[in-house]
This record gives sequence, C-alpha cells and structure tokens, in this order.
Amino acid sequence: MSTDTRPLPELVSFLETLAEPHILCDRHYRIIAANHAYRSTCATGRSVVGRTCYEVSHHYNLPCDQAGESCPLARSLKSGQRERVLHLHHTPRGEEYVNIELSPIRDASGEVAWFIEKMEPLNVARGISDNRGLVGRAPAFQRMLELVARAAPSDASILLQGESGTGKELVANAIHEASLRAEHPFVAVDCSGLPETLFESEVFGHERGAFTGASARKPGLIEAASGGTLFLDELGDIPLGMQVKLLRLLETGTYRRVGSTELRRADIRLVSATHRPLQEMIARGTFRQDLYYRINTFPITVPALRERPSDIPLLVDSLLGRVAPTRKLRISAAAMRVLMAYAFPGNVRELRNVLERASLMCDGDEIGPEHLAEELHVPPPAATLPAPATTGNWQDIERDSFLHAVRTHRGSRRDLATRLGLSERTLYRKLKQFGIG
Ligand SMILES: Nc1ncnc2c1ncn2[C@@H]1O[C@H](COP(=O)(O)OP(=O)(O)OP(=O)(O)O)[C@@H](O)[C@H]1O
Repeated sequence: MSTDTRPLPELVSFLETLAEPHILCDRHYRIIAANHAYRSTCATGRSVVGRTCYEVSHHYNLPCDQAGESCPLARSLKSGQRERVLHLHHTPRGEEYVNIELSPIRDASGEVAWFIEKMEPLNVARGISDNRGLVGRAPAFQRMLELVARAAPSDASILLQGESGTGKELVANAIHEASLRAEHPFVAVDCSGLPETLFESEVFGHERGAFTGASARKPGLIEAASGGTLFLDELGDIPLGMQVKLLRLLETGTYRRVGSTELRRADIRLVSATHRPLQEMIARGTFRQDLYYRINTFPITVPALRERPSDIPLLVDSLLGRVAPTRKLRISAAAMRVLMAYAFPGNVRELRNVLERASLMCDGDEIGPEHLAEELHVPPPAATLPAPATTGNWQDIERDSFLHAVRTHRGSRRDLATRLGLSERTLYRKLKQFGIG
C-alpha cells in the first residue's frame, strides 16, 4: 500500500477527540474515517467509511464540481490550502445548510494525500419547507447565505442592501443568531420617519429633564442591545445630524445619553439595511461618505425574488404554513404557474400577502388560480402607460409587472402599496422612477 492511501493512525485518533463532526477523505473523495461527533450527529445508520463524500452528503454519483457546484476538495487540491464553503447536506434531520472547512494534509513526500473536513451546521436558514425563519435554496440565495455564514462570527459591521420585502430583517436576525452574540439581545430600530430628536433619545437614551417631557431617565437602544446586535433598518433615512453622532459612536465605541456628559462604552455589533442607493445619496450630499465606509465593512446584497424564482414553490409551502397554521392548504399546479410567471415587485412580502389573501378566498384545501387576485395573472400589454419592455431582462420584467399592478389597481395608493408589500414612500419612488406622475 502506498503512503497516500493509508490513513495516519495518529490523525484518526486526534479527530476522534474533536467536538465537531469531522471526516478524513483521500484525494479521490473517499471517506477513510469519521469521528465520534460525525457518527452521532450526521450518520444515517450505514457506515460512511469507504463511500464517497459526494454520495453520502449529496446523494450524487459525481463529485460536486462535476455536478455544477463548488467542491472544496477540488479547490483545496488545486490551491493546496484550506477552503471553506456552504453546502446543503443530507443529514438524519433532512437537508441542512452546513459550513464546511477542508484542510489538506501532506504525506511524507510533501504531496497532498488527505483532507480533513470539518462540518458545522448553519441553523439559521433551511433549504426545505419550514414555518419559521429564512428558507431558500436557489443559487442566488445560497450565494447570499454563504456571505452571511462567513461574516456572522466576526464583529464586522454589515450593510444589507436589497429591495423592500426581500427579507433584510430576517437576514439581519440570521446574522445575529449565527454570531457569538446570539445569547444576547437583537434590537431592531426602524429609522424611517423618526425625527432627529426622537431618534437620538431612542438610540442613545436620555437623562431625566433632558428635554420637555423627559420625566424619567431612559436607557437607549444601544444599552438594550448590549452584548448583542443593533439592527438599523432603513438607514438611508437617517438625518445628516444623526449621521455624525452615529459615526462618532462607531469610531470611538462610546456615546452620551441626551442631557448627560458621561461617556458610556457601547458593546454592540451593527447591522444596517437600506433599499436606497447610498452611493447616489453620497454624490448628492445626503449621506456621509465616512459613515458609509464605517457601516459597510461587509456588504451583502439580498436578492430580489425574481432573481430566485426557483424558490417560489418552497416559499409558498413555507408561507402557507405561516399564514394559515391551522389549515392544511395546498396550491394547485395551475395557481403555481400563475405565481411562477409573476415578477413580484414587492418580493417575498408581496408573495406572503398574496397567499394570505388567497387563504381567505379559498374555502377548501386547495388554492386555485381563481383565488389569486386578477393582477397576478400574466400582464396584457399596457395601453395608456409607457410601453412594456420586450428585451426580457429582470428590470424590464419588474417594470412591466409594476406598471400592470398600477394600471389594474382600483382603490387608493395606500391600498396599492399594501398589496405590493411596499411602503407608500417606496411606491411613490417607483412611480417616479417609471415616469408615472
Ligand atoms: N427567505 C425567506 N424565507 C421566508 N420568509 C421570508 C424570506 N424573505 C422574506 N420573508 C418574509 O417576507 C416578509 C418581508 O421580510 P422583511 O421584513 O425581512 O423584508 P425587508 O427586506 O426587511 O423589507 P423592508 O425593506 O421593507 O424593511 C416577512 O414576512 C418575512 O418573514
């Protein structure tokens, strides 16, 4: 037997002592050993030794890279270095997201002969139907989740960018849950529409008598989030005056309550979100560039639903369980076709609203096309509004379905905003963007 096929007994017994699931593979994807943690949490009964990692974890008969996925073993073989990747794995609990870290081990001649694969489940998202949290498995969703998995354990400030209703708040929560701060609070602040003085006293807290009506001392949200994560939603709406104070907080790690001279130390991790184009706001002078750099150490774009249409069936199944938990609702193939052909300008929030309405319209167990609002059915060509695009890129599709929704809507703009899952402000912004007065 040549050295590169014989496992090092020392290595195998070392792996046995590790608390996380680990396997040892050779360069041909074959599993040579699996430690106790793996056997007790990942194995499905049959021994994995002698089988390939792609067959055990993915039920594939080809290595991941040949099945169109990223394979850390192939990458590590090429780079000679440690490689990390997020994969959906088959486990005794069904398919789960798992963080994989693969380290190459060299034999006496210096050749990479084995790989140690460490697996850590990422429990904050599911690739199968679930009645809570983030679900998704489309490539665009997995790319986003991989960034979440990489950034979560650090204390880096994260900026989530994405359209309304794409799930930015759920992603912020997932970052917190996957971080070392998970045992501490997650505090969300909606920055839109908060006047400057209120924002300041809410976030930084105030002393008794700091302003008219401040009858008692109040700790701010920074204090409430201590040890945990502060999530600033719609950060692009923060007035310039407050941007300076936020910048100071991030630069010095300290702040003062309103009406106090005492400097307090903040222990928070900042996650912010916006659907506004901050770069354009910087150019216009309405957002500070220095603050942008501070909050944007690690940017993550949350994909629009039309960029992950293959997730619609999974989302429908999960969201039906959330909007009508006491019913066993299904959706017919024809209704699913209607949803798959629609571009969802209001993203997952709009899909949820659509399903909530359909569940109210449907008396039986199966939602059919007749239970879906007329506006969802494939748009006919627009007559009075700007002509629909023919090139078929996603922006055009979004524009078309938005224009269609506007044209067919009967009722107030507020109702329209609710139906699309947009704030009224976002609705007006989109109307302007598409040239409708
Ligand atoms: N991947 C997902 N899986 C399950 N539910 C989701 C997902 N993404 C979004 N949702 C649901 O869609 C709705 C909107 O999500 P959320 O409020 O997080 O969006 P948002 O991007 O923060 O929106 P806004 O920019 O308007 O604040 C929520 O009900 C959320 O639970």
